[in-house]
Amino acid sequence: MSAASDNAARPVLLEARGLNGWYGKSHILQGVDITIRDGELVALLGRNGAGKTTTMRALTGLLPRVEGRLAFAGEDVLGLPTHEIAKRGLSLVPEHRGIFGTLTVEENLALAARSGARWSIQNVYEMFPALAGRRRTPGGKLSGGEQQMLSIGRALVTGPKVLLLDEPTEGLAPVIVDRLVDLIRDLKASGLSMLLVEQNLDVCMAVADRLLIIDGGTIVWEGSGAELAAAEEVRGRHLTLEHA
Ligand SMILES: Nc1ncnc2c1ncn2[C@@H]1O[C@H](COP(=O)(O)OP(=O)(O)OP(=O)(O)O)[C@@H](O)[C@H]1O
Repeated sequence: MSAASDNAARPVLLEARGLNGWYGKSHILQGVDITIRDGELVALLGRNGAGKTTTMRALTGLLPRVEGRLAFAGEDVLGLPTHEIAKRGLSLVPEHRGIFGTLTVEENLALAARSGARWSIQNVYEMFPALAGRRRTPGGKLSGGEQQMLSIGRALVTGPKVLLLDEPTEGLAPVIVDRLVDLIRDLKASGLSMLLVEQNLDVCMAVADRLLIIDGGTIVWEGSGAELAAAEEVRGRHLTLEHA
């Protein structure tokens, strides 16, 4: 049995059907369909401006106007405020990291932590020893890599069932990207489901069970890493980066 058909038997955690999303009068998301099953890592790819971040925002209650169907763990969550969605286990690691620059590492984690979550602050320090050594350092004084670790740590201590990662490798040195890929693999091995927005195709190929391509606010392609590697025409049409 292939990995894809193994996954098809798993329960669906997140299901978006025909999601439409607007910023003011701009109709950005034009019928997005996304399914994430328990334990799956799905990568969302697309050019700059294709609608990746807007999709993440729509899934987590951060977009002012969204229509369509959005279910999490079988419950309709469309229109719920972000904290209610997070409470149910859908947690976003935002593109620009969303940490409080004047608060210490420990304070950043403590503000996000929820009792009963699968990951405690101590677990986060074990996962990221560099953060443990800097627990009294303000978030704004951390390196880019450390800020990314803190941002992921903040999401983990909320106790997610599905973690949404928006361009986690952006701006990081290659050696830090490698560490992040190892971490994402470890989180996946622990059973966590993830939706990963990532411009780095190698990273997506290395970790994802399934890849989706968004273009013009619509999912235009879905397949495995091997299928995308073979689909030169699809990559040329939908993934050429404007400022690569
Ligand atoms: N706050 C906003 N108000 C109005 N339009 C916006 C806003 N944020 C994004 N957009 C527009 O929505 C479209 C999709 O943007 P989005 O940020 O989702 O793209 P993306 O795929 O994440 O690309 P990138 O890699 O550049 O972040 C773009 O045309 C963008 O200009």
